[in-house]
Amino acid sequence: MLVLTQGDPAGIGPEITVKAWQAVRHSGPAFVFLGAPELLEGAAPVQVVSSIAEAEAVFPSAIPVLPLGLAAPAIPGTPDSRNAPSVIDSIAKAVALVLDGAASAVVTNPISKEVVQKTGFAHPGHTSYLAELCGVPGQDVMMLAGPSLRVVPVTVHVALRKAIDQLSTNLIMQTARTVAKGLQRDFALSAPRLAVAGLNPHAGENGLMGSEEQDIILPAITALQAEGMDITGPYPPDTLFTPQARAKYDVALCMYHDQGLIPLKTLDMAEGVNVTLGLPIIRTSPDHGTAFDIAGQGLADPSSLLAALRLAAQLSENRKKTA
Ligand SMILES: NC(=O)c1ccc[n+]([C@@H]2O[C@H](COP(=O)([O-])OP(=O)(O)OC[C@H]3O[C@@H](n4cnc5c(N)ncnc54)[C@H](O)[C@@H]3O)[C@@H](O)[C@H]2O)c1
Ligand SMILES: N[C@H](C(=O)O)[C@H](O)COP(=O)(O)O
Repeated sequence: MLVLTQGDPAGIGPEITVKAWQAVRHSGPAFVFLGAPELLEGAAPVQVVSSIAEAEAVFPSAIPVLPLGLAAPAIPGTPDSRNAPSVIDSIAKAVALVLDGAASAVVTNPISKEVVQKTGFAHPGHTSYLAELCGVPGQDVMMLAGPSLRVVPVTVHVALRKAIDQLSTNLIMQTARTVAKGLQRDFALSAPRLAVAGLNPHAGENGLMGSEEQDIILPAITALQAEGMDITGPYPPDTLFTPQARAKYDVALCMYHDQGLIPLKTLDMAEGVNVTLGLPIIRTSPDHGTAFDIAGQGLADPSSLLAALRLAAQLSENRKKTA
């Protein structure tokens, strides 16, 4: 049984939860929604439950809900930081259920970073918070996985100027090791092929346009190759995502958030899934956010949440086999 977090109650999470349940209520994967039941009531049959076991029996006929309360009424498209505690509580309780073995994986509905950070939430988003909850702070890696491409940004939710300053040989090495282990353990890739993007145009053209490739990136690749990892690069970023290039690797390590997420969401927005590597639990999420601009209008596409649910179930099975 998967546990699906509430996400921001003013976002499209409730809508895509209902649409996803309608799509998989008979086929699975089954999930329990950990959030305010009123977010779903009226759009689908809802059954408040008190345990995962109870949720299993209910799923084909109603959305099982482990209930949380909201501090303020949820108004689609109008986020309210008074509800941030319920957003955060849902994540924490979902992780606890998986750590306790009661649920098999966490799938998170989108949250608004801005809304939760207004309440002093110390993390840029789910990913580092999940690592803290799991007792592995700093070990988390964000991967976006779609049918055409997998990307991992080495620097993530920071301003681009800061991202370039954050780049280091050690950070690239730590990230690559976590990625290789995660692909072996959870994606059943015994010898994952990692391709590393350069930072500068033409990957710096031998120092003509920047020296990060020579000073930071290549030393990481060389050291990891010496450890036996199948890792190559740094490649000119503008040709790293062509069909021909993508056929030669299993994941692209990118130097900053949008260097990887633009091609991923361009190619696979509907099927893309955010997977957190480096955790003792499985966690996936849709690749998109709260979509406040369309919340409550019946326009939200549940495809990425469906892909996240299905991938979480698959990864959970894979992890059991490799455990
Ligand atoms: N996994 C997550 O929790 C997550 C991911 C990305 C962004 N966010 C957060 O979401 C908030 C909004 O971020 P944003 O506007 O940059 O990105 P967004 O993904 O919420 O929206 C970008 C555009 O894509 C559209 N869109 C997104 N998902 C859609 C769907 N399922 N169906 C139809 N259209 C969809 C939106 O309507 C919008 O026009 C921010 O606070 C951000 O931090 C959260
Ligand atoms: N995958 C999203 C993106 O970067 O576009 C999201 O922000 C991820 O953040 P968290 O899963 O850490 O909330």
